[in-house]
Amino acid sequence: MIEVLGLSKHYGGRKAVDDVTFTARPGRVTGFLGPNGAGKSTTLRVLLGLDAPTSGRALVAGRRYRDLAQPLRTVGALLEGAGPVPERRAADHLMWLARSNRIPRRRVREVLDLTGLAEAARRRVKTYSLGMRQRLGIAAALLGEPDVLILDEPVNGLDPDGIRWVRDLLRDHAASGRTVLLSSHFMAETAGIADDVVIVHRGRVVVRGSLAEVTAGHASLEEAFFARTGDRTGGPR
Ligand SMILES: Nc1ncnc2c1ncn2[C@@H]1O[C@H](COP(=O)(O)OP(=O)(O)OP(=O)(O)O)[C@@H](O)[C@H]1O
Repeated sequence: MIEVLGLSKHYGGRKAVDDVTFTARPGRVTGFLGPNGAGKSTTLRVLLGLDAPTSGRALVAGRRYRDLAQPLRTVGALLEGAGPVPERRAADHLMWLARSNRIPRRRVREVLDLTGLAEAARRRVKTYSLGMRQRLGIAAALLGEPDVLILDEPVNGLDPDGIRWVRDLLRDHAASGRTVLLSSHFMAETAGIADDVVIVHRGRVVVRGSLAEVTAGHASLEEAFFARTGDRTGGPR
């Protein structure tokens, strides 16, 4: 379960996140959507303890991230730009993460198999394609067998097979009663994965609910977004 309650984050005079409230429930994939600059990454950074809120709360499994005893076992995350040191070998990176979170070594082999990286595990990360880096990020997120997954643009750089693989992975994770929060600015792609959606625009939630509720009366999720914001540019403010 993820609970974001009246969350605000201001940078100087700029309200990057402005009184955002939503819940991502177990057994569901929740799409966290909005155009560039809407405040998605800022919200995820606060959820993951990388930034302090100006006000409000962001809880994972009922606690602030920094109060979790073994964070990787509770929440696995993929954040843009938060990859390993390029000189590192993928297997060493995962082994280091496992050791520092008391995760058994065998789990490293499992996530490498799960993400299709077993054969490339001894290669340095700097030789990886964008898609392979995404897979490695997802491997790291899965390492602690967490109840909660938080993924920022997980299909970025993946080919159609890779996109389908991520979709199945996230659906399976939710089907086993766990929580998935999937952040993206790709409305159409996310509509194919999510059960629930939360759409943010200029730091505020413009709509949230089940995919069916939000899209009711609109041709697509994108149209539902445009209808509520009047913003057809999709660009940052
Ligand atoms: N460290 C920071 N200092 C100042 N402003 C920031 C900082 N981080 C984010 N912002 C601003 O906050 C707003 C929200 O940014 P954020 O990165 O959260 O949006 P986003 O929805 O994740 O966008 P994208 O899809 O492009 O990643 C933007 O206007 C951004 O410029």
